[in-house]
Amino acid sequence: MDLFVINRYDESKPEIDSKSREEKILEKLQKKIKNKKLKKDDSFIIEDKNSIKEEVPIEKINEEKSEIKDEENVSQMEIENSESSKIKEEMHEVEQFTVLGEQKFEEPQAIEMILPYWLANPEILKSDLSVPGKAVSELNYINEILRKNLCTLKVKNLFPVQEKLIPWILNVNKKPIPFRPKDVCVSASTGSGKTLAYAVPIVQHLIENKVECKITALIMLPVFELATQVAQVFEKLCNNLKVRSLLLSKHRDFVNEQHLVIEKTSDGKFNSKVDIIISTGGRLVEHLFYTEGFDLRSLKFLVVDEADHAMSQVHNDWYHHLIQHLGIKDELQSNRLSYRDLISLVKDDGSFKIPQKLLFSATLSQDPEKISTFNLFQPKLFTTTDNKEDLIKYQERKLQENQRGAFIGKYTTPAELKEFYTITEYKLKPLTLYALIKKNNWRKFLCFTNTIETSHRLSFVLQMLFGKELAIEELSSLLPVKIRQRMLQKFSNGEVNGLICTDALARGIDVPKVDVVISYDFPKLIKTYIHRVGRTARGGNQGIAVTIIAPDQIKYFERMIQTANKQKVQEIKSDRVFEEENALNFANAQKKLRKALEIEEKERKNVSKPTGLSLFEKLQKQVKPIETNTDIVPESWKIENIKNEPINQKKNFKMKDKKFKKNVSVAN
Ligand SMILES: Nc1ncnc2c1ncn2[C@@H]1O[C@H](COP(=O)(O)OP(=O)(O)OP(=O)(O)O)[C@@H](O)[C@H]1O
Repeated sequence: MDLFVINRYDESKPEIDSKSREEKILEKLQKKIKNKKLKKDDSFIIEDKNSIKEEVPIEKINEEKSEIKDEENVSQMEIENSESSKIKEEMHEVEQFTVLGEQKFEEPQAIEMILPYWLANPEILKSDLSVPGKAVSELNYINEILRKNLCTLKVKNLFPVQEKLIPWILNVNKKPIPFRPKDVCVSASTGSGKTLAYAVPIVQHLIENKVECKITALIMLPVFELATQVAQVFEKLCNNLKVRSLLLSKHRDFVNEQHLVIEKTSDGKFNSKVDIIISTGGRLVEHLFYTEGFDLRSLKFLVVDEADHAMSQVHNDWYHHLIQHLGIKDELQSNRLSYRDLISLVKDDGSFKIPQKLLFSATLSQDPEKISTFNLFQPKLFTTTDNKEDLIKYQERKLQENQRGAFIGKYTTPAELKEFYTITEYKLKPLTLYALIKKNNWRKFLCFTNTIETSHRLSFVLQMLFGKELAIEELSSLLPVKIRQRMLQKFSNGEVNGLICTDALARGIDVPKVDVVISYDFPKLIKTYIHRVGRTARGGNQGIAVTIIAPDQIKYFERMIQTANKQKVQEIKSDRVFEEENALNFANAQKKLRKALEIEEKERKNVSKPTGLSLFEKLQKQVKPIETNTDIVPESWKIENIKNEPINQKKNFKMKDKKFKKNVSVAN
């Protein structure tokens, strides 16, 4: 019985010829290579002399190949090819492993975002302002004087966002403890009336509930101009009412401002003199640190306007200081609180230690990390859209478990806005802009650039081109605040026709009836675009937005427009004949600009020691010789505008805390 078999070398078997074995292998290889080639070369791309790619059918190539190659050559090449393909295969295997030190970057795949439930399921409001909402005169839940004050603001009917939010905010704040009002996020298009949507319920709440003067509402804004604008709205709303609002302003003497906020009684107590504070981050922190008796612990409403801006300002730590001031532990800021925790947040007077947070923006961030900055409590999102596609998406999403993509109405622009773009060469941008303004007879326009330098130069060139026909001014953060305010005022009342500015003005600024917004420089972010174009078509008025783009920017512009789900952006053509006719004027204007800039450069070099002058002041000085010309130049290029400006206002604030303690008035 054979348990196992051992194969031994058998001399009787004929030895296979090693040569014929090699030939067989070679044949096999050749076949394989041919098959592979046939599969690969369905079409073969060759380049001609002019490097234009041409598609040549496979048959033709094979024919050509067979003419050139004899059999020997072919087999030789194929052997080489087989070797190289082997090497390639081996290489491919090696590529499966990460080689340390090798630099190989693969483009990361975009990750689709899954929205949290509250972002994916917003309450959708209409964005069309042409349909009149509820008449203010019929709003029984609003105080009569407040209604009159609304009329002085020319508000007769509510806009959709106001119609929804005013009663909603009032109602949730009427519910008894332990009911805690949800925090609110509002993403509504520019000019849709968000300011009144939070201002009216706050004033009404104070009318109904105010017992003594305490800081009950804090309105936070990113820039001073915006804060001023909102403060004006509150001032008008509070007219003839026992509700006090105050703008905290870094341009006011700090000690004086302290006296406007609080007073010290004869028994050493501090009383608030205001109910509503409107502020920017820096000034609020100054008061939190230096104003004795500045107490925000009775705060009921915290409004963050332009909330996405506040979220992206990582260095902006006002919120952190505010929470510290309120003495709220981190764990109590959580979204899910036990009943006991909730009760621990209730103060003796029956109100909550944490104010209701109301976040407003036209481009609200949906980045979870950013949103978490504000530790929102059971947030509720309100958005506006009339876009049918958006609404269908919304219905579909409701049926899905995982809600993906951007939330509905994220980038809604006003229905009254008409958007255009125009294509021109980089060098010709000022001339194209001039031609567009002239040919379309635009008389009130805002023009956005990406840098202060561009604003400075463009305002000069445009004014040279228009001469006395139009007044062009520049508005940038380099200018002292008083000049900025004056410029805005002049622009508002029509004394200035065109304002050239940077994005410092893009957010929230409300100038009535701007005809056109021009993006002279391509905006880098969709958010910037939305805020820029939102300076026109406000409050239900018609408006036009034009973006000037260079040929190589078209694809970026298209991509940006797609992100915002816009289909109606049309091309507007500039009059090339007009441009040609004015080419000489343009060249002259540029010559003058070069001269002015040369003087500027010289002046900069001359001032080597620190002079206490701001860059703006230096800029003004260099243009002095230009004033002797008969040309009109933008005010920002004249020296007299800055003569009366205090050079460093911050000096006034030194030792303010000590001064305050000494100077605080004693109430009788
Ligand atoms: N109900 C209303 N009726 C008429 N005009 C209104 C009404 N509500 C607001 N307005 C006006 O509409 C303009 C835009 O309002 P507002 O500045 O509040 O817009 P916004 O939504 O805050 O815009 P942005 O996002 O650009 O800051 C203002 O001039 C305001 O006075």
